[in-house]
Amino acid sequence: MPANYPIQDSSGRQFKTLRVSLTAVCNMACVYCVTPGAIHTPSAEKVLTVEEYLSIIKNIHSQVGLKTIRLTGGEPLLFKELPVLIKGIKALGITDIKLTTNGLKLLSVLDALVEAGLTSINISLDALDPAVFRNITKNQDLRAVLDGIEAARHKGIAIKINTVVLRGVNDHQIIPLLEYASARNIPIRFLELMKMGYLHYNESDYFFGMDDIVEKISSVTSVAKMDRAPSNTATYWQTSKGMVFGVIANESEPFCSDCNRLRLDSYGKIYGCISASEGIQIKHQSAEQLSFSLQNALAQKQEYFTGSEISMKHLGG
Ligand SMILES: Nc1nc2c(ncn2[C@@H]2O[C@H](COP(=O)(O)OP(=O)(O)OP(=O)(O)O)[C@@H](O)[C@H]2O)c(=O)[nH]1
Ligand SMILES: C[S@@+](CC[C@H](N)C(=O)[O-])C[C@H]1O[C@@H](n2cnc3c(N)ncnc32)[C@H](O)[C@@H]1O
Ligand code: SF4
Ligand code: SF4
Repeated sequence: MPANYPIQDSSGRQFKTLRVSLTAVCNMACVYCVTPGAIHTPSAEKVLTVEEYLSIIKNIHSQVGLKTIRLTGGEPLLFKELPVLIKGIKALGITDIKLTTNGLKLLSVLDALVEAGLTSINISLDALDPAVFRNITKNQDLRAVLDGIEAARHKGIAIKINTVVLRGVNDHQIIPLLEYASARNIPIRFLELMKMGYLHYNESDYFFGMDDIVEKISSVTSVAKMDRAPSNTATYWQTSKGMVFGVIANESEPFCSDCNRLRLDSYGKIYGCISASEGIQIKHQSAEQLSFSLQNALAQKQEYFTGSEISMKHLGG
């Protein structure tokens, strides 16, 4: 480990990826992310401006030597000055700039994002059947997301698909989604449902685990598991039909041992772990104070995923 970045824990974990939530607001209301019937109530805290994001990212970068920034939310494409922010991050010397989006608005902003320096996009897609998609997202437009995926593919930017699997809701979409992704050479990852937000204390009948996912795919093709790459969320499988898929198995096979992720929310709080119960406000901190906060954030890391009452939408899932 480089001596000039001393912020590391006893397991050797450092912060190398910063996940930035650009807003807690979203234009979808996915059943696993938004409390049923909830109306978004804006926080009294002031949301960060582009300048504030850039200043915070610069300060964190100088202390930990970031390799990657992932822009997320809520829905990051609702952040109007996204191209300006991406250009600003690039100017700080961080060139691996990624986005996680629901894809609804992707078609209209894609060119500007790529021109600004975005390097890859993860797009959430839980179903190819429009009725199932509407059921999960609360009536959103599947066609718009598929058009966004096609546009990104033709633009040549690296893309991946994320699918949260819910038993009895969209598990029958696993094979069609795998075939859709494979036909287009897009890596797809299936996500286990996580105990976040309103799901934190609930034993869910909807949980569909890694073994269930692999078993379902094994019924149509034989599969071979690959080693998980260091600090990756997903473990990948190769199928005999030449398809590749990943599983993000927070419950069945946690990947905390080499976790290098730090989160920043849209109010200026950092979280060293997705399972942390509260963030650490760093907006106006000096370098010395920030160093202390980063050490405290690192101490939030877990041995395995435990979840939190904070929703993914707020934390930048
Ligand atoms: N426990 C845990 N899960 C995470 C973390 N980061 C991401 N995930 C899970 O991984 C899912 C997909 O995250 P993405 O935003 O696509 O990012 P990623 O998987 O790190 O993306 P790549 O860099 O492309 O591998 C999230 O929805 C979470 O389920 C993390 O720090 N801890
Ligand atoms: C919180 S969203 C933010 C970015 C963007 N709105 C999107 O949906 O891609 C990031 C990812 O978190 C996933 N997610 C949200 N809540 C989840 C939960 N309870 N369990 C597993 N994944 C979840 C979503 O499916 C999505 O892939
Ligand atoms: S998963 Fe993403 S798209 Fe769905 S409600 Fe949460 S933030 Fe919005
Ligand atoms: S639960 Fe915490 S320590 Fe584990 S991978 Fe997620 S952020 Fe890292």
